Amino acid sequence: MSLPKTRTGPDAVSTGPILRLDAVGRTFRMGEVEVEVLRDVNLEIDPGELVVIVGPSGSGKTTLLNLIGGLDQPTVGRVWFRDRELSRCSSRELGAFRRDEVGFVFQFFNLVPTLTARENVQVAAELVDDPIDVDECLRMVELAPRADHFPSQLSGGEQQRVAIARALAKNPELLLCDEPTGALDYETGKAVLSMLWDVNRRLGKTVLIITHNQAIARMADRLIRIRSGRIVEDVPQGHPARPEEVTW
Ligand SMILES: Nc1ncnc2c1ncn2[C@@H]1O[C@H](COP(=O)(O)OP(=O)(O)OP(=O)(O)O)[C@@H](O)[C@H]1O
Repeated sequence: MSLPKTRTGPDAVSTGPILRLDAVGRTFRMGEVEVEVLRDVNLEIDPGELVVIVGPSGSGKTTLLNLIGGLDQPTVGRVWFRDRELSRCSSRELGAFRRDEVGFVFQFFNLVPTLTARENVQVAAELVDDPIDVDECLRMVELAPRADHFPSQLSGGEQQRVAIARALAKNPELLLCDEPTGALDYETGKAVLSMLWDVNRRLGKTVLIITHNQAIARMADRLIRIRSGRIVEDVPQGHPARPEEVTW
């Protein structure tokens, strides 16, 4: 993987956590019923960390990621991205935050089917002032030879690699990944993990992965375990495994 210039990484000017959640809760109202999905979540994530959040289905992982990514607002508590309080942002400000600071990688890729791989990445690059070169991004995920293919002409793993390239093209500080290997077979899933690892270790991006696959947590700098909407474990891992050592 060749290295484009990046505004994050060891040389980045940054102090303190990139993300902070203080006593965050999220409740959904469904008719007369209130469902408390997240409760008293306290969390700090440092720049350049690779964090894996694991928890069973329905434990609140996606809800948490949505709060961190500015897709949703907490019912109580405060969410900070550096010195910006997301929980006080207007929807317009949240939109700008998502556009400029966050790259999203979803389980089912979410590519535009009528655009080629390169065009899917280009659309994201055009959103920001200082994108990473589109072809550079496709080279990073080893898809340059398939740049002119449409999503339907690519395998699931290749589509996910386009999605990673698309997330990277905006040169975001933060990459949020929701079950990035969930729709992939074992070997393809491992290749995608390896790319996320590279994005973190070589480009210095902060990477947050949510998954129900406990094995993926072995490659994390920090493992956070969530159960029934609460963080029940938050432990640094001294010697994270390399993605090729992760098996499940
Ligand atoms: N908009 C909503 N309205 C009502 N309930 C919701 C809403 N969003 C999520 N929930 C509920 O919150 C709980 C947690 O959902 P969430 O998607 O965060 O869990 P998850 O850990 O990501 O699960 P999975 O691994 O299955 O994706 C679930 O019971 C879900 O039904």
